[in-house]
Amino acid sequence: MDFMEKSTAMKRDWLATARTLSEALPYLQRYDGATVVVKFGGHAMSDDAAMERFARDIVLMKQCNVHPVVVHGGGPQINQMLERLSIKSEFIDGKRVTDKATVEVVEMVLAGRINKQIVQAINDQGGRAVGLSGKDANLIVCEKATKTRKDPESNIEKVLDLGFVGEPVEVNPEVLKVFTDSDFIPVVAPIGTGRNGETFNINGDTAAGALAGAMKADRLLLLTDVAGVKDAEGDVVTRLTPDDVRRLTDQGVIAGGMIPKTETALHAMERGVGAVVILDGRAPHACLLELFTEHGAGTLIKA
Ligand SMILES: Nc1ncnc2c1ncn2[C@@H]1O[C@H](COP(=O)(O)OP(=O)(O)O)[C@@H](O)[C@H]1O
Ligand SMILES: CC(=O)N[C@@H](CCC(=O)OP(=O)(O)O)C(=O)O
Repeated sequence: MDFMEKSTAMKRDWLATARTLSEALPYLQRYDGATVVVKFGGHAMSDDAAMERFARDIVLMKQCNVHPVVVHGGGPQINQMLERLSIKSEFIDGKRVTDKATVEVVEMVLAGRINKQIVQAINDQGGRAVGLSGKDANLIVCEKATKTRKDPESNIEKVLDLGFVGEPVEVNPEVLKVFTDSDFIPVVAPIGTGRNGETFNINGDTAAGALAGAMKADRLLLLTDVAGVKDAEGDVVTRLTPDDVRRLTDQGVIAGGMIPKTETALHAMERGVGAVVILDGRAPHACLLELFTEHGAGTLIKA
C-alpha cells in the first residue's frame, strides 16, 4: 500500500468511527437517566482483559448519564476455592446446595475478593465504584429457598433442601438510589441477610433480577458465557416472549445455569422491568453494543 492509499484507508476508518458515534445519538437519548442493572457472571469475567473491557463499558455508561447497578456472580471462582478446601459441592437446577461451611466460603469469595476486584477495575477506568453485598442496609432480605421436584417413579413432588440458598423476599433499594443519583457506581455481591441473622447464598441472576424489579430498572442485562439463549437446534434466538421461555423450559431446551436466568427475566418483567437481555459477556463491549447501537446483542426477552 503506498502513502496515498494508506491515508485514504485511515480516513475511511475515522469516518466509520464518527458514523458509529453519530448513530449512538438516539440510543443515548433513549437511555438518558435510565437505570440499567448489569449482572456480570463468573464465566464472563474469565480473564483480566475481559474484566478491563467490562469496567470501561460501565464507566462509559455512567459518563453518558445511564446509571449502571452492577451485580456479580463468581460460581467458577467459588468452585476453585471449595476445591482447595476439599469441600464438595453440587448444583440443583443451576443453584448450589449450600451448607454452613460452604456459605462461609461463598461470602468470602463473593463479597471479598471478587467484589473488590470489580470495584478496583471500574475505579482504574476513572469510575467511582462502591462495593456492597445484600447485607448492607438490608438491601436483600432472604428466606430459605425451596425447590420441589417430581419423583419420576412415584410421581410425588419431593421437597429438596438447598441449605442456605436464599430467595429474596424483601428488597430495600434506597441505598442504591443514593449512588445512582450521584456519580458512584454500586457493585453488589449476591449475599443476602436472613431475618434471624443468617447469611444466604443467592444465585447472582436471582439477586440481579430482584434488584432490577425493586428499582423498576429500564433494562436488565445478564452477561454470561454463551451468545444467548439457544433453541433445540443450538441456534441463538434473538427474541423471546415469556411464553416462548416457558415452552423451551418445559421441553428441557433451557436447562442448568440458564434456568435461573430465564426465571429471573420473567420475574423481573412481572415487577415492571422494561426488558431483559441475555448476552455474551466475553464478547468485547457487549453492553455498549446492546445499549447504544442498532445491532443489539444476545437474546432479548420482552412481552
Ligand atoms: N438453551 C440454552 N441456551 C444457552 N445456554 C444454555 C441453555 N441451556 C443451558 N445452558 C447453559 O447455561 C450456561 C450459562 O449458565 P451459567 O454457567 O450459570 O452462567 P454464568 O456463570 O454466566 O451465570 C451456558 O454455558 C450453557 O451451558
Ligand atoms: C445459590 C447459588 O447458586 N449461588 C451462586 C452464587 C454465584 C453465582 O451466581 O455465580 P455465577 O453468576 O457466576 O453463576 C453460587 O454459589 O455459585
